[in-house]
Amino acid sequence: MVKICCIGAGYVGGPTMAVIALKCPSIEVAVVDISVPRIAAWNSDQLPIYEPGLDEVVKQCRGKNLFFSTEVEKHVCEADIVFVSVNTPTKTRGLGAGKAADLTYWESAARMIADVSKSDKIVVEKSTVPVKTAEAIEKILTHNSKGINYQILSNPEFLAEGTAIEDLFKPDRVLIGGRETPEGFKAVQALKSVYAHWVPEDRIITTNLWSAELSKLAANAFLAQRISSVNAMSALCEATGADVAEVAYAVGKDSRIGPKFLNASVGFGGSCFQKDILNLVYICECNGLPEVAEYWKQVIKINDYQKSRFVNRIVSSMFNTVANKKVAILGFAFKKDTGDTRETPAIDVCKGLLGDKAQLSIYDPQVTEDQIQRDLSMNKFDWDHPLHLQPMSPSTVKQVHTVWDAYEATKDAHAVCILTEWDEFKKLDFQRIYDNMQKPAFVFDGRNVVNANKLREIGFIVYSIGKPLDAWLKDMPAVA
Ligand SMILES: NC(=O)C1=CN([C@@H]2O[C@H](COP(=O)(O)OP(=O)(O)OC[C@H]3O[C@@H](n4cnc5c(N)ncnc54)[C@H](O)[C@@H]3O)[C@@H](O)[C@H]2O)C=CC1
Ligand SMILES: O=C(O)[C@H]1O[C@H](OP(=O)(O)OP(=O)(O)OC[C@H]2O[C@@H](n3ccc(=O)[nH]c3=O)[C@H](O)[C@@H]2O)[C@H](O)[C@@H](O)[C@@H]1O
Repeated sequence: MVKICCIGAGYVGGPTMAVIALKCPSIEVAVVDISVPRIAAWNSDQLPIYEPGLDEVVKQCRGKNLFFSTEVEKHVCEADIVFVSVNTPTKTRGLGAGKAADLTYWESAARMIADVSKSDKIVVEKSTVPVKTAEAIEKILTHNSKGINYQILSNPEFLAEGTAIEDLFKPDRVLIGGRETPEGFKAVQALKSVYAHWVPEDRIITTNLWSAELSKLAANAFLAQRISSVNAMSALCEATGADVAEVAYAVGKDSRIGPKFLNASVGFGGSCFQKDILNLVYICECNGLPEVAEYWKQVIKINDYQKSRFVNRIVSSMFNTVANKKVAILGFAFKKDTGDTRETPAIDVCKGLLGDKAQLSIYDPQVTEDQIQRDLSMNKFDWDHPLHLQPMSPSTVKQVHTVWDAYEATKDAHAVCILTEWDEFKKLDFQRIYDNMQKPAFVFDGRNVVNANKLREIGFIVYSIGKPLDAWLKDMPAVA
C-alpha cells in the first residue's frame, strides 16, 4: 500500500489530503502537525476549519485510510510520498523583511525529513514557495541523505477557501513540476498516478520545477491584479457616475477577458494574495528587475488605497468624525463561507475606524470574538505562524464588541458597514434595522450585496462601491 504523509494540517493540508484519501482508498494518508490542538480538532466533531462539504469527506475516511497525528517523525519515516504544506509567512525581520518568504518552517521540515528517513522518498512542495526553493530543499536533503534518494516535486495548490472541496474534486488543473531526469520523470509519474484516480489526464500538467513554482505565484498575481483593476475602475466610476457592475459586465463579456473575478470590493484579503505578490516583488528585485517589481507592487498599492478610501468615505460622510459613534460591522471573514480572517480587509477598515475613535459592534456568523480581538491587536504578518508561536494574550481592544446577531450589532448604530458578502446579509430586514438605528442612518456596502435603491426608499443614506453616489455623499468628498 502506498503511504502518503502530509506535514502541515492547515487550510491546504487538511482538505487536500482528505480528498486524496476519499478518492484513493488504496492509499494510506497521514496528516501530521506540530500543533496539538489542531490535530485534536481534526480528530473531533469540530474540525479546525470551516469549509462546506469538508465534514462529510473527513467522516467518510477518518480512521480508515485517513489519519491525523502529532507523531510527525513516525509517519514521515513510513511514507513513500511526503507533502509539505507548512506556513510560508512574509519575513518581518532581516534580509527581505516585509517582502521575502520566511522559509523557517519549510527548512525545519526538510531537515526533519532528512533526519528520520530510512527509505527513498518523493518530497512534494505543496506550500507556495519562492521559485528555486526546490533547489534549496534538494541541497538540505542530499547533504544529509545517508544514502537515501530524494526526488523533489513542486505541486502547488490552487484551491480557494469556501469552495475548497469543490475545487479539489474538479480542479481546473493539477500542476506537477519535477527534475528533467529519468528519476525526476518517474517521480512525476508516481504523483500523477495519485491524482489520476479522479482528475482527467488532460487536466494534469507536468512541467519543470521552476515553471511549476513560478506558475503558482503568477496565478495568484494575475487573480489579484484583476481585482485591483476593477477596484481602480470603481473609484473612477464613483467620480463619473458610471456603475462598476455594468462596466465589469460589459468588459467581462469579451471572451478574451471573461466574466469571473471582476467583482469590485472593499479590497481583496486572504492569506495568500498579498504575501505571494510581495514574494514575487522580492524575487524580481533580487533578479535585477525593478520595473517588473514595481508593476506588481502596484496591485497591492491599489488594494491598500481601496481599503483606506472606504474608511475615508465613511468618516467624511458622517460629518468628518465617527468618535464615540456606534458603527456596526457586518462580516469579518475575508470572504463568505469561511471563518478565515487572515489579511481580511475588515482588519484595516476596523483599525481605520478605531483610529477615528469609533465604537465597533461586529457580527460574523463564523468568526469568534477571540479571533477578532487577536486580529485587531496583532502585528502585521504575525498571524502566519503556527498557532503556538503567535502572541499568547494580546491586549483587548475596548471599543470593540462582538455580537452573535446582525440586529443586535446594528441596534442604536449610526452606520452599518458590510465587509463580507455572507448570503444572510442579503435577506436582512432593513426596515427593522433602520427603525432601531440613529438618524441619519448610513449603510456602507463594501461588497455590493444590498439593493441600494430599496434601502434609500426606507430612508438610509447608502454608499456602494463603484456605484453612482447619492447626493449626500457627493457633497462630502472623501479626501484622505
Ligand atoms: N490557504 C489557502 O487557501 C492556500 C494556501 N496555500 C499555501 O499553502 C501553505 C499552507 O497554507 P495554509 O494551509 O493556509 O496554512 P496553515 O497555517 O493553515 O497551516 C500550516 C500548518 O503547518 C503546521 N506546521 C508548521 N511548521 C511545521 C512543522 N515543521 N512540522 C509540522 N507542522 C508544521 C502549522 O502548525 C499549521 O497547522 C502556504 O504556503 C500557503 O501559501 C496555497 C493555496 C491555497
Ligand atoms: O493561494 C491561495 O491561497 C489561493 O488564493 C485564492 O483563493 P482565496 O484567497 O481562498 O479566495 P478568493 O476567492 O481568491 O478571494 C480572495 C479575495 O479576493 C476577493 N475578491 C474575489 C473575487 C472578486 O471578484 N473580487 C474580490 O474582491 C475576495 O472577497 C477575497 O477577499 C485563489 O483564488 C486560489 O486559487 C489560491 O489557491
